[in-house]
Order: sequence, then structure tokens, then C-alpha cells
Amino acid sequence: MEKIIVRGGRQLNGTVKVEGAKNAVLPVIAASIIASEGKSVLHEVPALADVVTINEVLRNINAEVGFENNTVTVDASGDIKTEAPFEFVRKMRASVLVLGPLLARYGHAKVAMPGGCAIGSRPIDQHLKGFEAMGAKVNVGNGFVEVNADGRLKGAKIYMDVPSVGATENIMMAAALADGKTILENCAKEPEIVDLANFLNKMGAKIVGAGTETIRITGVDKLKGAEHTIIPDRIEAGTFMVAAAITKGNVLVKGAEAEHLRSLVSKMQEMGVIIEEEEDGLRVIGPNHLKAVDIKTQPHPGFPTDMQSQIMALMLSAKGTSVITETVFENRFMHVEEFRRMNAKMKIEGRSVIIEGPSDLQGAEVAATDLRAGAALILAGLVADGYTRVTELKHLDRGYVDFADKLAQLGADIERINDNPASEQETAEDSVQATS
Ligand SMILES: CC(=O)N[C@H]1[C@@H](OP(=O)(O)OP(=O)(O)OC[C@H]2O[C@@H](n3ccc(=O)[nH]c3=O)[C@H](O)[C@@H]2O)O[C@H](CO)[C@@H](O)[C@@H]1O
Ligand SMILES: C=C(OP(=O)(O)O)C(=O)O
Repeated sequence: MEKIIVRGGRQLNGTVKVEGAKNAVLPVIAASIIASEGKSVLHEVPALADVVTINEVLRNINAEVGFENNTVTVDASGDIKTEAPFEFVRKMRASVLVLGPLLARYGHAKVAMPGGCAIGSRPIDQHLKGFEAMGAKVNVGNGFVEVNADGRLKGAKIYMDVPSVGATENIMMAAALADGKTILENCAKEPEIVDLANFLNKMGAKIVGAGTETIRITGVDKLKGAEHTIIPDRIEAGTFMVAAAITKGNVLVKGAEAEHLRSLVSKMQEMGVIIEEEEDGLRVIGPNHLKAVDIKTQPHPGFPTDMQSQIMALMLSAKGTSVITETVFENRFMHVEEFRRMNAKMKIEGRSVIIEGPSDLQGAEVAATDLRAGAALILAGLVADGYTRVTELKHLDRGYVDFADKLAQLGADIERINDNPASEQETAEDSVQATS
């Protein structure tokens, strides 16, 4: 089994460079199949398991995809199939992002219905509501969702009940080729949505307002391949910011965009962490004593749910009572049990976790329950007494490139091992099941 073994007690110092954002690159790669002409060239693509999966989804529907030296090329000018097989959606929920592009270009798309996962039920009703408003017929049955349009989709006024990131993206992509104007209200405002809109506009789309509550899309007849550089990963950046703070270190997180990280920066400063904006990133200096704070996760620009477990690791080292409330996903506290194995003093009350700090953390064998939980347990391991062994790394690999190596370069006592190479085949088969 593959494990990351970390021994606590080392201070982290130096520079770490942030990769391109997972949550930007997945919709951008999905969007590239909308182009009926030309090739898309995408730079700063992180070598993540999820990127391999979305590339496989595209190859499977006949797009030509290359991936070398952090550059992905996609040529979708040939005959593209409109059905994405079950194995990919099971492996990665973001596979549903091919629905919008396929529906817009071909008037038909079919993918396996994504189920719930380790962090909540994660329905796609808002995606489907948007497609229906544009004239598509939706059929859900036998584990699949199928959408059909009689001719071109029609621009519409759509109000989303929740500001869903994926629904905003899927509807925006579908509307880019619709007949007429779409006004999408109560949109998610995440920076990754702005990145997708910028890419679509380079392809010839007419989208304004991405990053605000209302996005206006004027449909065009066709889109062409374009060249684009993916924005830096604010969640990976945030994870390294916590690593610096928790070890009382001094780390320059190169590529971290202050503008994308306001809520995290503000909360970490409230905890006593020094954060300085430098020309090429954020310098994070951990204090000797961290203060307890209260945090509520919210859609952007609120505190990101994808940083909830990592900031929880930092709260464990803070003096006093901290409360963290999860409002985005209904079941994103699986890591609490794992932290408890490390002697963390915390309890779940409804949608909140109450942490009595500082905890006297002890190394233990723990499992990554989802990708951010994996990172958070490693962060706790950086300051725990003795050895922490983190398993279920297939989750971590969906969202972090060389996480252990990058921490080791900053001075952590950490290594990734495979203590039973004979079972490698088994691990590869297991990873097909990985969703989070
Ligand atoms: C690949 C990607 O970008 N993943 C991110 C994306 O996921 P994803 O796009 O799946 O997340 P959403 O923003 O859609 O989900 C937010 C909330 O809306 C609910 N909902 C969503 C869609 C829908 O049709 N109906 C509905 O009720 C979900 O159950 C959840 O409670 O945004 C999440 C919220 O910031 C992040 O945690 C994920 O890392
Ligand atoms: C929940 C996450 O991703 P996904 O939506 O891809 O599962 C995440 O990145 O923390």
C-alpha cells in the first residue's frame, strides 16, 4: 500500500511554486470540445490524476488529446461522440462538465448520473434546470442523464437556486453556442469561472460578467480552438500557506494570488500569521502562538470549503476554542475522526466542529477520506509527535502534484513509500473507484 510518512517537528522554510488550478483546468479542458475548428493549447496544466481522467474522457469520445510538459493540446474538430462512459464519472464527478459543450455543439449528450460522495450528495439539478430553460429535454434513468435539443439551444433567463460552480460553468458553456442571449443569475463567482469565461471568449464566445452574480452570454454560431494559460491553484497555495504557518516557518508561496485568497489571508492574519504580498507571491511567516478563530465556509468570496480541513489542522495548534461551520457541503467532516486518532480535541455539533486548542498531536496511522482531508492530515503530521502515516493517497493525487516532495524540499521530514509493491496492481484498480 502507498503511504506518506511524516515525522513532526521540522520548521518549513524556502520557496514553493504553485501549479495551475485543478478546478480551472478541468472545465477548460471540457470546454475545448466545443470547438469545431482548430486546436486548443493549454499551458500550466498540473500533472494530476484528475487531468489524466478528463483527458481520457475526451479521448474516449474521439478528441485528439496530447499532454506533455504541463501543456495539453485538444483537437476536437473531428467527429465527436456524445456519450461519456460510466467509469469516468465514477472516478471524477467533474466529468459531467462535458454535458454543456456536447449539448451545445451536437444537441445531444449522455453521461452516467454522478452519485453522492464522501463530502455530500452533490446533485446536478441546477445544471439540468439551466439546460431545460434553454429548450433541452432531460431524461434521467437507468443511472444515466441524457439531454436532447431539437436544433440549437435558445438563450434564456435562468436563476440558479444555489450559486453552483459546476452549474454556472456547464450553463455558460451551453449558452455560448445558443441562439440569442442568456442571462444567468445567482452565479457562482469563483476565480475558476472567470478563467473558463476568458478561455471561451478567446475561442470566440461573447460572455460578460463572469466573477459577478450575473453573467450575460450572447450565443455565437461556432467556436474555435484557442491558447490559454491556467490560473494558479488557490487551494494548493492555501495548503502550503497553512504548512508554513503550522510549523512556525517562513515560506514564499510563489504564484499565490492575493486577490483569490482574501478570506483565507484575513482569517490566517486573525490567527496571528504574518502574510506579506511580494511581487511573485505571498510570504507566510508562522507565529510562535496561534489564536483561536471562528470560520464559516461559503461560496466565493467567502471562506472556501476546499480549505476547511486544512485550516482545521491549523486551528488544532491555536490556543482557545475555535469553531468551524461547513455551509457548502452537508457531510464534509470525515477527517474529524482521523484527526481524533492523532489525539485532536474536537467534536462535531451539527454542521460545526468545535476545537479546543492547542491539541497535543501524536503521530498515528490515518486515512485520507477525501483529497483535502489527505492534505490536512499531512499538515497535522508536520507538528505531531512521532510518525504519522497517511493512506488512501488516490484521493490526494486527484488534487496535489508531488505534495510530499514539495514539503520535503521546504525541510519537512516526509517520504512517500509503497510498503507492498506486489499489490500495486490492486491499488491501480482501486483508484478507478476513487471519487470524493
Ligand atoms: C471541479 C470543481 O470545480 N470542484 C469544485 C466545485 O464543485 P461543484 O461544482 O460540484 O460544487 P457546487 O458549487 O456545484 O456545489 C455547491 C453546493 O451546491 C449544491 N448543488 C450543486 C449543483 C446543483 O445542481 N444542485 C445543488 O444543490 C451542492 O450539493 C453543494 O452543496 O465547487 C465546490 C464548491 O466550491 C468545490 O468544493 C469543488 O472543489
Ligand atoms: C471537492 C473537491 O473537488 P471535486 O469537486 O473535484 O471533488 C476539491 O477540490 O476539494
